[in-house]
Amino acid sequence: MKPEVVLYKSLPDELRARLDEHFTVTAIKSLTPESLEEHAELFARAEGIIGSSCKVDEAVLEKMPKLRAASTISVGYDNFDVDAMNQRGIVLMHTPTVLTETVADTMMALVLSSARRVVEVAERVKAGEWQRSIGPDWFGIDVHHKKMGILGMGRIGLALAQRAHHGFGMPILYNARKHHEEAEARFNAQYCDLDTLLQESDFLCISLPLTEQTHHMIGREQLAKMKPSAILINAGRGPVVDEQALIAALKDKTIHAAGLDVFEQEPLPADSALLKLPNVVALPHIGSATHETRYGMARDAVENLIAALAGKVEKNCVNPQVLR
Ligand SMILES: NC(=O)C1=CN([C@@H]2O[C@H](COP(=O)(O)OP(=O)(O)OC[C@H]3O[C@@H](n4cnc5c(N)ncnc54)[C@H](OP(=O)(O)O)[C@@H]3O)[C@@H](O)[C@H]2O)C=CC1
Ligand SMILES: O=CC(=O)O
Repeated sequence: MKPEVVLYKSLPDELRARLDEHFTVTAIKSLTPESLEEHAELFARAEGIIGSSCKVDEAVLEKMPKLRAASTISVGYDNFDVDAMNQRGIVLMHTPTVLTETVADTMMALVLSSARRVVEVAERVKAGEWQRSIGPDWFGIDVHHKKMGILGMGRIGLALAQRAHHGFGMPILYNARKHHEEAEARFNAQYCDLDTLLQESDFLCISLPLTEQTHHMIGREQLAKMKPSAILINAGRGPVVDEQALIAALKDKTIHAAGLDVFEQEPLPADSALLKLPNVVALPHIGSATHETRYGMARDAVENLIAALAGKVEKNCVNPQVLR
């Protein structure tokens, strides 16, 4: 008998067919408490789950006593209670690498659009406000040769550094838990402590995962250390930045602007104060959202689940210790 798998995200037909070759697959809309009640018998039999953007905590895991592997269509895995999965011996698979370059492109788009006010002035053109040669009230600030500070020099941080350094001649500063020789060798990136990063960066670009340590790592105190001309870019996870503190800093011009792909609450509520600020570019969590990359992530997630349930994991595993 094929293992039973719950799919909680739609897949292109050929990837769904690939799953069907290996498993008995049931597709559901999402993993909500209501769906857990509704599909209790299915979850009781499930050996694998695959999808994204749903919380998988102790309460969910309790409903799946036979679960052996979970495959998330994302690199970030803050939706999963990894400690609880470790205790139960459940393998967690994710999709690093395939999305790295696309997310770095998105971050560079946020850098450029917030510095050059691309969204704001394009809206003004559409509104018919371009009626004579533009003046300083339409001007932005330069990106090239400014200092880029990268908080989180992992896969995405490194790809961003490449764009900024080689494409825009930007000196790179960074902070992470450890020094990154590759970034230092390829981009002459300078490691610094968080305070120095805050004080010296013209662009503070956050590509951190959400963990207990990174939650609200950037709050009122940290924003106050930034230059009044600095721009904050966040494409890691929303709760890494204290959003209320950021709103206050943008309103009182503690910092110049922000480019945000992620938020404390997603979707961002339509009445969020962030949306009323002209110095904010807000994107709907599109870091990896190109046709090619989203396909690649789904393909990798499918292969990850096949490998995990066959006991043949070679890569993309968050908790390889459970395999031993
Ligand atoms: N907006 C979007 O659509 C997307 C967002 N993301 C987010 O980006 C995150 C990063 O992805 P990726 O680059 O692949 O991950 P990596 O694991 O390769 O990089 C994470 C980096 O964060 C650093 N870090 C972790 N904890 C701390 C800490 N407490 N203090 C300082 N630095 C820390 C790591 O430091 P060290 O190197 O020293 O270990 C590492 O440099 C994902 O976890 C996800 O949340 C990812 C994809 C798309
Ligand atoms: O936010 C997206 C991810 O892949 O993580």
